[in-house]
Amino acid sequence: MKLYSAKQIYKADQISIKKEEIGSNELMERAALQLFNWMHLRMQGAPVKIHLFCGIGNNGGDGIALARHLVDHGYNVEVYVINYSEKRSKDFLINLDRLKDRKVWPHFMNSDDELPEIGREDIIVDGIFGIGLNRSPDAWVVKVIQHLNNSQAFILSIDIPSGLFTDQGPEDFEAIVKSNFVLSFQTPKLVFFLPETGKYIEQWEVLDIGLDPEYLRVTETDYELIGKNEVLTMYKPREKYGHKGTYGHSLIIGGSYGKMGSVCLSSKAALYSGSGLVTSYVPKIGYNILQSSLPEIMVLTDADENELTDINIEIEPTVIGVGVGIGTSEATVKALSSFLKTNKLPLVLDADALNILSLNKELLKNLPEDSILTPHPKELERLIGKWEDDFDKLAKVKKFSKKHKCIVVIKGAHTIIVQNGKGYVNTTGNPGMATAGSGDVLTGVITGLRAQGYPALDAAIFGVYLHGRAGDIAVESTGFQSLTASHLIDNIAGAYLDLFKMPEQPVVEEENQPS
Ligand SMILES: NC(=O)C1=CN([C@@H]2O[C@H](COP(=O)(O)OP(=O)(O)OC[C@H]3O[C@@H](n4cnc5c(N)ncnc54)[C@H](OP(=O)(O)O)[C@@H]3O)[C@@H](O)[C@H]2O)[C@@H](O)CC1
Ligand SMILES: Nc1ncnc2c1ncn2[C@@H]1O[C@H](COP(=O)(O)OP(=O)(O)O)[C@@H](O)[C@H]1O
Ligand SMILES: [K+]
Repeated sequence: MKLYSAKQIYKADQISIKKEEIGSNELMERAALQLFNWMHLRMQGAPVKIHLFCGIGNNGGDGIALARHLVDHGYNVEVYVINYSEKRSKDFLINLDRLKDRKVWPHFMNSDDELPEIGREDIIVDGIFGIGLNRSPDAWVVKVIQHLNNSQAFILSIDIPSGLFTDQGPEDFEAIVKSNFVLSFQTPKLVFFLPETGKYIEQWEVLDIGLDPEYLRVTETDYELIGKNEVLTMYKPREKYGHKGTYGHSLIIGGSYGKMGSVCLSSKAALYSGSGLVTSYVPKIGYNILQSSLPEIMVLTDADENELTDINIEIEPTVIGVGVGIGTSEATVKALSSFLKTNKLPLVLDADALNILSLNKELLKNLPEDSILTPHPKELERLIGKWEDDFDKLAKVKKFSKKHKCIVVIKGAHTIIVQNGKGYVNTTGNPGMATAGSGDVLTGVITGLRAQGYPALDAAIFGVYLHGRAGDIAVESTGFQSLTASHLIDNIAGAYLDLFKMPEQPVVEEENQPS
């Protein structure tokens, strides 16, 4: 699913109005009706108090139009207009008049007005600012927002939590509505998925207001949301006459004394993701560990007992996953450096391989094109330096990816895969995965996919999706706290099978069934 920018949404809005020969207030009416239907379906006329806080732009206009529908259906509403500017939008004014026609008089709130009482059982509709926010709100508006956040009432935001910019990081974190549910028009916004701003959104849903499908289809976006539909098109079915050679040979290079578990996890994950063959290259200390814990894989050893000192491979794997558990000793840095200088095979780099690259940036030029780097936030900071906010981070990663012709997997709650100027935002995974070794599993999954012939970008996107989905399936039986990296491997199978599960069908009444 494409994630459109505010500019693109405004453009879609203009094109739709022109093509359909409708007034802009008609689009607002569609939006308000969708909002109303969503609420009505869930509330079924319940007499709960609904406080609608509306700005003076079109986001506020949506709120005012929604208030009219709620009033028409007998709901218990109180409307507040947050008068933060004299420049009321045309469609806001049209809808304000329509509301007044029903003898509903909003409270017009200015800077020194008292804040209304809100019960914890009440519902708040947040329509103060939408995608038109372009500067930090005034101090008194921030106070209103804080008042909503402190009320403990359920907050439903229209389009975007008020106070969040659509395409840049926040300036004032106090000025953002903490939304329980966001009903976002046509497209979710990128900020819903970034660590600094995502925490302001508990849940979201998209409402289709019928913006021009042609424009939406042809418009390229900087970010895409990755769900099942997107990865299904990447999936490579197994061939009837395929043999283990068809599905590639993964080599996992890693480990040091006390850190052999990481290589076990990566190697096993490569195998479970479908790699035809898997070999691990480890210090001698790892030989018995790997041979006895993973009978399906082959093991090659370094000359040294405890750490990697000379990466000397006498096999020709399809792809190499390197870095888990290797440490950063002088001997290992030397070994990795000389390996990178001669290696031409596709690479997945993780953990200390990334830390070594950060300390020896000249090595980056030796990475084969389309190498996949999988840093967690600390490793990423070592690679690209500190960032000001999530948008600055994304800009820096894009620049890095372009410069070094590589793919960067920014791991996190919503992992983002970046290649050149484009980012792919993952939707699977859960906080149970914040556990030792889960990154090692991801390295193995991506390496295993690459071995099977998935192009680098697909391997990264699909791998991150499968890894997260495995976590989501696992957590159903383990709970968040007891989920371990091994559970992720156990559920890779489930993640594959889930790709082709049909959504549950509605129950058909007996009399309608064919005899
Ligand atoms: N596009 C679509 O498809 C549809 C969109 N719809 C809805 O429209 C919403 C966007 O509406 P919008 O453009 O009127 O902007 P909105 O967010 O209401 O802000 C109002 C104005 O406030 C101003 N302003 C900005 N920051 C400020 C600040 N800190 N303090 C004070 N003032 C500030 C700024 O004006 P300025 O003063 O800069 O001229 C801005 O224009 C969108 O989120 C959705 O809900 C639907 O109706 C249907 C179809
Ligand atoms: N809150 C979360 N929600 C979803 N996924 C998460 C969350 N926390 C961590 N993860 C995932 O778990 C993995 C952790 O990787 P990493 O930090 O490298 O772990 P390790 O070094 O222990 O192997 C990443 O793939 C990350 O996206
Ligand atoms: K809003």
